[in-house]
Amino acid sequence: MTNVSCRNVSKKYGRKEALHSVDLTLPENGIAGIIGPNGSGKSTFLKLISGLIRPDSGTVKINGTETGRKSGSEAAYLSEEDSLYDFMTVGKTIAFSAGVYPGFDRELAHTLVEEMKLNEKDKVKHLSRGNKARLKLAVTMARKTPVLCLDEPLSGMDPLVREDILRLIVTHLDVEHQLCLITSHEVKELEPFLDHVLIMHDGQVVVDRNVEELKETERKSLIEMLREVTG
Ligand SMILES: Nc1ncnc2c1ncn2[C@@H]1O[C@H](COP(=O)(O)OP(=O)(O)OP(=O)(O)O)[C@@H](O)[C@H]1O
Repeated sequence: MTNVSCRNVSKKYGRKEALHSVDLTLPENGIAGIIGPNGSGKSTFLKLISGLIRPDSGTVKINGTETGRKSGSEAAYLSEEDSLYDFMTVGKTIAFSAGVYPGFDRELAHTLVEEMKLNEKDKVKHLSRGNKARLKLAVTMARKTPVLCLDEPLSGMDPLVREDILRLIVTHLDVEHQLCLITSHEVKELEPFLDHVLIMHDGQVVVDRNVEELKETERKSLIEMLREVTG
């Protein structure tokens, strides 16, 4: 079980306030979707949890320790941007990642790329966009951190790749012990996979609910909820 808490967290970029006094405790495990309009603060929220950026005020803690440069073994961040080296092969990418991340599970990484039908001898620069996204996911999941922060893993992918990526996450996530946070605008596709949902609007978390409970009490789809609270 993982305890992630945010206490009055605010973050500005220049004069722009990207997060405003976010105060919550995240679920201990399972898959949580973070949805919201463009610019609502989703990426900023994930970067703060992964310790890639620091809040201007407030605290983010994972299992009681403030996140920061040293929290890499607690939370992994999958960036929407290209984070692979083009000149490496798939196999070299795994070996390189094993050298960079303590606790990296090489065996899991090899299993994942095999399941993804990637050839370990292929150079990253020759992979299709979908296969690059798969490789990024394999490397992130093989870190086996208690918290996985996946920032737009479905963005720009065709429907079959999106479905495959969601399937891989569900199959290989240790749902009893890991918490996976996913941001996406593909709300309809994401909804069936979610245990929990956070809806963000203007730098605040305006909905923080268990998805089952939400379905029973509100009888609305997440898209409808999103429209209602951000419209
Ligand atoms: N490095 C930065 N410098 C300046 N402003 C930034 C920076 N990163 C984010 N912002 C601004 O902070 C706000 C929140 O951005 P963030 O990327 O967290 O939102 P988001 O919900 O992830 O958006 P999207 O859905 O478009 O990816 C936006 O207004 C954005 O323009």
